Amino acid sequence: MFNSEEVIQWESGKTINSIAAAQGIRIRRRCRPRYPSEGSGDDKAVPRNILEQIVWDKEVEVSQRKAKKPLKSVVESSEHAPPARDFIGALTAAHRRNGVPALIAEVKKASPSRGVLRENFNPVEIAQAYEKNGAACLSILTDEKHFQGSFENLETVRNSGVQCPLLCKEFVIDIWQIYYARSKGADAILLIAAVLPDLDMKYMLRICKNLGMTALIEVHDEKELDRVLRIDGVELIGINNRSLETFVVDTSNTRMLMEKRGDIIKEKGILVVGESGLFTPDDVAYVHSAGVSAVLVGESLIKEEDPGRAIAGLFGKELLS
Ligand SMILES: O=C(O)c1ccccc1NCC(=O)[C@H](O)[C@H](O)COP(=O)(O)O
Repeated sequence: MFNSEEVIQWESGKTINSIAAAQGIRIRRRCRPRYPSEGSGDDKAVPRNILEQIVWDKEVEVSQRKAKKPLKSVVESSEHAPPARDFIGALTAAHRRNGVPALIAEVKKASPSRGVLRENFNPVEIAQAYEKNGAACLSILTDEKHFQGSFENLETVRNSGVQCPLLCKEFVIDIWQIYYARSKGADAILLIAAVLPDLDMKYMLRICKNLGMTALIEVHDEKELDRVLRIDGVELIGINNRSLETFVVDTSNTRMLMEKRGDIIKEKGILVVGESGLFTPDDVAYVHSAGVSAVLVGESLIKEEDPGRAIAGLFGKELLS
């Protein structure tokens, strides 16, 4: 187990190889996205796609946040948070109960591909409506610059009486964000394979487990899925139908990857979430037949006048909660 002192040592650059060796992993100095200009000395490089832009902006944001609230303090705050809720347990129970994929309903005001999705945006009202209408878990966007989300939204929803486990939908590049999410009440956090090198992913996965949190590990293509399937301890994988580089959404992506790797996923007992671009009961049935146990849905619910009632429309029936 890592304790807070060990995490601080890691962050401050003092190696903790003995601890890492005992856990069978190698530790890098810190998590860092790959910059196209890295090593070239070119400080005028432009991001190649939106994902890279988000990650570059995140570097700046996280370093500013850390200057205000250092890691040590965030780790301490996370230790005072109430225990994390069982995200995977909630998905599994809802899937069994309803016979359709469990719903992770997304509280998202805007996105880079779609702009503002909902002007009249009250995160607590939306979260309560989702829960009342059968969502098993909720996904709360916390990125401010590109999604108009916030950690305040996460915290307010957590403190509003909503019982569903909460996913912090963030672009994680640094362990600081995981502790911060936990301190604000997150039960699960998104780790994106396209953003994180394997060693960082492994280290972050351990941190999530130590905190009692679930890591939803997101992949988009076969290469990413194969990388993730080689990592020990992965329990929940999200297959995103949206390319975060081109914005192209194709629900057959879930089916294609499940056809290729469904056997090994099943053998390892990993739960799969189909993410993005689900607008009709046929879309939900299509990814369900591909083998997913849960779906992550944002746009098709949040754009409706009554996002809670829209759930029954999406599933073709009311969900029991
Ligand atoms: O949605 C975007 O434009 C986007 C751009 C860059 C990175 C991530 C992005 N979205 C995250 C998601 O994939 C979705 O919020 C989530 O899967 C729900 O999708 P949807 O039901 O299509 O809103």
